[in-house]
Amino acid sequence: MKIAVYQAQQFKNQFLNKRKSRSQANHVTQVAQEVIDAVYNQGEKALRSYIKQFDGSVPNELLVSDQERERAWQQVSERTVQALQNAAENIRTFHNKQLNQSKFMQHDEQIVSGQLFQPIDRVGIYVPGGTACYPSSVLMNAIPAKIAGVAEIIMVTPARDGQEIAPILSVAADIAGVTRIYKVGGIQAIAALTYGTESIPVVDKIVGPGNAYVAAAKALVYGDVGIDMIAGPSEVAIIADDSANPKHVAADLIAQAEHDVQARTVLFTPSAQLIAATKAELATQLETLPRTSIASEAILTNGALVQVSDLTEAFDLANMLAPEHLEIQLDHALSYLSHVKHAGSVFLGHYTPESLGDYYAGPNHVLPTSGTAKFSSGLSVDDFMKKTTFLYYSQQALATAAKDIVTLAEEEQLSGHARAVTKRLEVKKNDPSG
Ligand SMILES: NC(=O)c1ccc[n+]([C@@H]2O[C@H](COP(=O)([O-])OP(=O)(O)OC[C@H]3O[C@@H](n4cnc5c(N)ncnc54)[C@H](O)[C@@H]3O)[C@@H](O)[C@H]2O)c1
Ligand SMILES: N[C@H](CO)Cc1c[nH]c[nH+]1
Ligand SMILES: [Zn+2]
Repeated sequence: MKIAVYQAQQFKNQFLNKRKSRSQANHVTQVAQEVIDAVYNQGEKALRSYIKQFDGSVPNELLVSDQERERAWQQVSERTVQALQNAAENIRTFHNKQLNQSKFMQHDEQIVSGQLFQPIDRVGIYVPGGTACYPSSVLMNAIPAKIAGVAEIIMVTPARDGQEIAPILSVAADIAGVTRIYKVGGIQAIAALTYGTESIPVVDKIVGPGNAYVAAAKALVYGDVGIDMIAGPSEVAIIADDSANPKHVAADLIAQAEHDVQARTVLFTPSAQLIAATKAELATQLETLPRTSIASEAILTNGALVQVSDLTEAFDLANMLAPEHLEIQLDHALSYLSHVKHAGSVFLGHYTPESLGDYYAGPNHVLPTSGTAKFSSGLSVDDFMKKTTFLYYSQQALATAAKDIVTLAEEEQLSGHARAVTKRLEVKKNDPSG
């Protein structure tokens, strides 16, 4: 298999610094802008016309009916329902610990300040559904929203055959507490949630991963609606040495490569032997993979096996890449956690495949991609809350602070601000309006 093998410097020059072709990025953004403008201007008519254009056919009703949601439970096996419920329980337990309470700071009897933590009223969750079906993404998006106390969770996902969504998505939505589900995906779904159409309500914030079109659309509507982050095509980087099993390394690279032809998969290792063995394993395992064409294309175009001089260099390069997922397949893996500066989520040791996090263990799988882990974090309960600060001063406390405020207001030549303080202090102490 012709997967690219790099030395560290080559990796920096040819992979790390290789930006997506501007023309490709521009094209996606241009398509996204056209679709968004049309949905903004023409609403439902444009929405349906783009569903037809990009997904083949348009469902008669975009809203998943109560009957469809009930029927879905008969169509999913007990085993699968149990697995969803177990995963949901783990995800709930992990995210419950993220819940922040409002903070009240009583400085003394004269001054109170603090922060009110309140849920967002209505959020839209995007559940990808172009080439695969992601009930796990339903749980990962909706459970933290529910824990935050969001009143309405509106889910969008493309219909499989132009009419129905997979029953497992509906069951996962019920388990996670989704209010309504609409059968629409892609750019048009993001536009509809932002500006509303006859059938789809406006939301306050849109969260969730998607392909490059979905990611571009989210970036474009940001400001008119809140967004979580740009979670695009999946990525994994693995740091390993001779203690790692090449079968496991190859399996984990393939696991993310099978998501999307644009998925990025990178191995950093000081071991030439591990590189050779992983290369051979990739070829063998890809032969029998049902999604081999997607995974092979991803590995050939966006994959890299990088020979580093030592583990320090491996961590340096991984931090520069800031991958969505970082696996540390080393002995005593926990002791390397402090070497990680930039990554969406870290998987430590020889028995912690990323699939554990993708489906089940508790941490969220909606994570920053394309290097954005340098400044952003995975989806959490906080993404569904907003913080309002508040302040109370008594008359006496204001009088104590007045001199400083007036000085600063005068420095800014904003005498109106100064007067807003001094006018209050002219009021007699026993005046009830004071
Ligand atoms: N980061 C995460 O947490 C996470 C989780 C799951 C999946 N993913 C990623 O989500 C993505 C899912 O992608 P997907 O395609 O399967 O599903 P998707 O739902 O993101 O995209 C499908 C939609 O894209 C639109 N589309 C497709 N081709 C188009 C074109 N040429 N022009 C305009 N619109 C077009 C269609 O409307 C279609 O409904 C993958 O990249 C996967 O790696 C990420
Ligand atoms: N690896 C994906 C995030 O990049 C999440 C996922 C969902 N299902 C399987 N995997
Ligand atoms: Zn995955």
